[in-house]
Amino acid sequence: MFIDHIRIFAKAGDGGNGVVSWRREKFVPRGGPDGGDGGMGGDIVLVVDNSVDNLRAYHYDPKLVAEDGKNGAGGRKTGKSGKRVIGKVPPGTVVYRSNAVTIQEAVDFERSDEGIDLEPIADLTEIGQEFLLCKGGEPGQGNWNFKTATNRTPVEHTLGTPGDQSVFYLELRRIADAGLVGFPNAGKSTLLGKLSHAKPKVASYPFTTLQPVVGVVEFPGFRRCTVADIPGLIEGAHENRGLGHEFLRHITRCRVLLFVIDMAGSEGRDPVSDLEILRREIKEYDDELARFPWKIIANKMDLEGAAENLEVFRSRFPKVDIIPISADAETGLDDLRQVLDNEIAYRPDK
Ligand SMILES: Nc1nc2c(ncn2[C@@H]2O[C@H](COP(=O)(O)OP(=O)(O)OP(=O)(O)O)[C@@H](O)[C@H]2O)c(=O)[nH]1
Repeated sequence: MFIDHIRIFAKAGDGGNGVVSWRREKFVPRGGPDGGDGGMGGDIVLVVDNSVDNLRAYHYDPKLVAEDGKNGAGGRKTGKSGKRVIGKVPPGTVVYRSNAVTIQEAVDFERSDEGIDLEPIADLTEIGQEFLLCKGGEPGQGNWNFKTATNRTPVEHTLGTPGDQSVFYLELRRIADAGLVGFPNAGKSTLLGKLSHAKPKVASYPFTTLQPVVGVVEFPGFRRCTVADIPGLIEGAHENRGLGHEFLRHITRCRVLLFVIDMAGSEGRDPVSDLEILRREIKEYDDELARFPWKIIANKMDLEGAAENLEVFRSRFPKVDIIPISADAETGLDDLRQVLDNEIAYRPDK
């Protein structure tokens, strides 16, 4: 199961209370104040961890709750601090804080006409990066802290403050190094299956790819890159037609976009206008996404008419990198691998 957005409840520990206590010694009927401070409440911290690639763990347990700090004790003993809780997230996780403090409140807001307010508060991309999601409560002070020259028997003490608590939404944006972008039936699933060890489902009708399939493409010397096939983009996607926004949200976290174009123009399609529509959808959704590096995979070169169409296409887009292939007949795949290796492969030694 690939979970890429989720609602979680997080609560940091409350600070422990400071206490009132008096030193008891032989022959000292009422010793000085010795009530200790409380302990810090435990923080909730998100940490970017490469060993997780989606948010599935939170699907099963959508709660992060840290320990409260313990109360202080006599003998100026400070209460134990609450342990912090670490939530692992994959690189590419965007964190939003909502205006709800309980899950029930969040659900009610979501269903209301105004909807829920979400404020993006972190964009976690670097492995090892830490983000303080909820700060633990401050400890209260024990009465020994309040002793002064004029007040030797203070009964003042303070209570710990509550830890932060809120409902957050986590969204995973990074899917893969390269994202295959194309209309349904352009041949993305077929291509990914041939390039990688993923076993994508292939069918001859639109919208069969229900979730992103990520394949790992391996090169000699342990170099590798990941390629994602996401449900086909259709015209009007930026207006959230079809699976539009789902799709576009996924590809914002690919480093390179590979436009898979059916160069044979099957089913009455026109390769030139296919690319123009795809580029336009992406630009209208997000200007920044339109500036991502991109290349063209000219697929179905085994079919009649593809070669002629490719000539027209090249003259229309003379500056764009075009890699002609046939995913079905497995031609041109070595050239494509070479491009992936040169431009995006992850090198463990780098
Ligand atoms: N002749 C030919 N047919 C191909 C080639 N690549 C894919 N096809 C066929 O095109 C059809 C669609 O291929 P898919 O790989 O399912 O296309 P897709 O882009 O993943 O489609 P969605 O999953 O709907 O987004 C299938 O019948 C494939 O066999 C090719 O290079 N040549």
